[in-house]
Amino acid sequence: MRIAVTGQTGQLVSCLREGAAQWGVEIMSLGRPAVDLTRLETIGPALIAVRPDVIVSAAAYTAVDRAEGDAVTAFRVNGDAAGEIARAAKAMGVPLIHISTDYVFDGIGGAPYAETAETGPVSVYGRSKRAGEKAVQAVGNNHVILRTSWIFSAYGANFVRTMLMLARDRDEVRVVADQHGCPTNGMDIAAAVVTVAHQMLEHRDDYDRRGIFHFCGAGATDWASFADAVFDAQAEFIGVRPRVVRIATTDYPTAAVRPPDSRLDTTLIERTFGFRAPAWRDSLPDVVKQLLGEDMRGTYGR
Ligand SMILES: NC(=O)C1=CN([C@@H]2O[C@H](COP(=O)(O)OP(=O)(O)OC[C@H]3O[C@@H](n4cnc5c(N)ncnc54)[C@H](OP(=O)(O)O)[C@@H]3O)[C@@H](O)[C@H]2O)C=CC1
Ligand SMILES: Cc1cn([C@H]2C[C@H](O)[C@@H](COP(=O)(O)OP(=O)(O)O[C@H]3O[C@@H](C)C(=O)[C@@H](O)[C@H]3O)O2)c(=O)[nH]c1=O
Ligand SMILES: [Mg+2]
Repeated sequence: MRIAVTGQTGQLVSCLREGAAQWGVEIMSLGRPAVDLTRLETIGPALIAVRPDVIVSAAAYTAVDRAEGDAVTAFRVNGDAAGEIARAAKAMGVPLIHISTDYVFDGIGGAPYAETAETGPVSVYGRSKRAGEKAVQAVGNNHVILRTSWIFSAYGANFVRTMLMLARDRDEVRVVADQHGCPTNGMDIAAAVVTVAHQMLEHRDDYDRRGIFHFCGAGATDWASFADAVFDAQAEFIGVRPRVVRIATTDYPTAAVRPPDSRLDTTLIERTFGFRAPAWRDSLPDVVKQLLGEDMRGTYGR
């Protein structure tokens, strides 16, 4: 199976590439400068040239705080480009897996969120991702919209990497303890994407296997407890760790508002596609180890 994926260096596309041989799939990543999601005319021709069996729309404007001051670009990339990718997929007769986020919810009293729950994004990023979902839905129904949350991996920018970087020169890190959600290992969401892709191809006209599905790591947490788990793992490998000071959102001002509780309910994807979301705690130490290894090489040379 040949999968076209948008983005080149992002977490999910990198994880798909890492798992490709093991999962027996070919990953064709499409990124800048050839495919620039702010230039919609670059999208269709590039997708057609690749002749994919399935398209995965993974690239996005993911800088949540920066998006607050750059709404035009965020909506272009997360909203308009999503629609353009869906139109190309439809023209080619190829199923589409579009990746979305827990930040489409307001996080006030609805968690764990089912797919049918009402959305109510509270940030530019969340609103632009919701616009992308609607753009995909407007084109047709040969798609899966996979909402996930709090992705971490050995690649790209993510919370685990940020915490390890802060720990290099601090013995205390202050982290919000009143925002709850579900961390997701990038390799787990990549594996889920491949399984969904296989089943969409195998069951071409099965509309139970189409629509919105939630997938995230098993075991809800909050950002401070997540940081604690990262540093527990760090301590195992290098013997030292900073203290986590649990703070309130009001003590950590950011440009974007984040949902206080965006835990996702993954029952539907488990029932429909027959796989469970693995516990993020089980695989976190391995990612921490990879990131620490990279850091050591960067700091001390090979
Ligand atoms: N990160 C997270 O915690 C979560 C992410 N998601 C969603 O999952 C998907 C994958 O996220 P993740 O892998 O973490 O993303 P990353 O932030 O790691 O990477 C973003 C990717 O988008 C690409 N991109 C951004 N702008 C453009 C553009 N104008 N043209 C072309 N490519 C562009 C980047 O390109 P380049 O390679 O050139 O840098 C990069 O490959 C996204 O749809 C995101 O909204 C959902 C929930 C949680
Ligand atoms: C760096 C740092 C962050 N924080 C807070 C800020 C924020 O409320 C929370 C998480 O910070 P981040 O900016 O890493 O997380 P954020 O970028 O909001 O992560 C989100 O990214 C998008 C793309 C998604 O789709 C979401 O699922 C989610 O993963 O931790 C601290 O309290 N202390 C710190 O030292
Ligand atoms: Mg961020």
